[in-house]
Amino acid sequence: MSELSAPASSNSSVTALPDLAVSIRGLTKVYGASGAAGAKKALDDVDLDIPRGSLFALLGPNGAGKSTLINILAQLVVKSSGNVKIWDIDLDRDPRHAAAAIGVVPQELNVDPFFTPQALLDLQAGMYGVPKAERRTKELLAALSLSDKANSYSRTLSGGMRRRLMVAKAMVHNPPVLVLDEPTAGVDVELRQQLWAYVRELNARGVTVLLTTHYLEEAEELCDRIAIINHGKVIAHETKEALLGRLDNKELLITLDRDIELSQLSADLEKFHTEKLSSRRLRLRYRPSQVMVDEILGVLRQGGLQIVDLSTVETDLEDIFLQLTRRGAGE
Ligand SMILES: Nc1ncnc2c1ncn2[C@@H]1O[C@H](COP(=O)(O)OP(=O)(O)OP(=O)(O)O)[C@@H](O)[C@H]1O
Repeated sequence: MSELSAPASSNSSVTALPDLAVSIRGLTKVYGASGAAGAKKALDDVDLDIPRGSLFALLGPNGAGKSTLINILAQLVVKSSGNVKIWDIDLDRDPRHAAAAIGVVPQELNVDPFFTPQALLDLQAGMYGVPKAERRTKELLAALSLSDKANSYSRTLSGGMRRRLMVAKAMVHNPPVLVLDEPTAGVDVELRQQLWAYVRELNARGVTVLLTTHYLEEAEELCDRIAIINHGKVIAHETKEALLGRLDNKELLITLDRDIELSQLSADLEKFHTEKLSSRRLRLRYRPSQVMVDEILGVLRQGGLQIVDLSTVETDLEDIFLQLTRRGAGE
């Protein structure tokens, strides 16, 4: 991939960079009643801070309010109340500069079939008032592996190429914040890896990235911060590690040197909810914040048991997501 220049916001003309790339306070969106459907509160008093430089995932089940939030940032949906700042620019006071600070890749691949990628990017740059001399059309096409398609009609592009073209389109004005709405929905594994690599590269160069995803794996693999939204409310908002640490549950899988019955084990092991998986294999559950693995191993050794092998199993995001969203639903 060719080099992209740093985002405009990080050039020397800007002295102080904001700590927060996006700051949202009390954001509420009520869609008006239409026909038989009553009014719908899609966002309910949402506070969200996206630190500059982060790779931030917004997770949530269908209908949670993710697209509404992103569309408010992109100024495609008008909020009902609350405050939004992008790159420290208030959306209400200065919508034009707020728009210049953000690039949004929508979920739908709306590419005009009769434009070439080059023409499309030029047009988009023109819409943002990027002077011809400062346009980075070629550079963006190269960065997204589209150089050889620069002059082909967009209708001849594959789905993956269109998706990459949408990312290029969102970056024409070199925004410091890039938002991707479900970037890899319906995308094959190879393209997903390519997109992840590009997103990581942009982030490494200082672009703050916000993505919505249904793929927990994507958030876990790619992002350093995660917020979970459900029924229009943010129900978790922290670093990935903190979120993963939340359940404070780990499993220890142990293989012993000989067959054993649970009844032969020391009573001290009861508190670890010990289960027998096979004649020599045990599973123990513990809270890493309260118990060191060494303590468990000590109890086993005191019982005269030799450990041939052991492994620990972390809680993954899927568990946390299910637990939090169920709790949010009042279950
Ligand atoms: N234009 C609209 N008019 C009325 N209700 C809407 C409108 N757009 C969204 N909603 C409702 O607002 C809620 C939040 O929708 P939103 O699309 O923001 O959720 P989402 O988390 O992005 O879901 P998905 O992952 O399915 O895209 C849903 O109940 C949805 O039906």
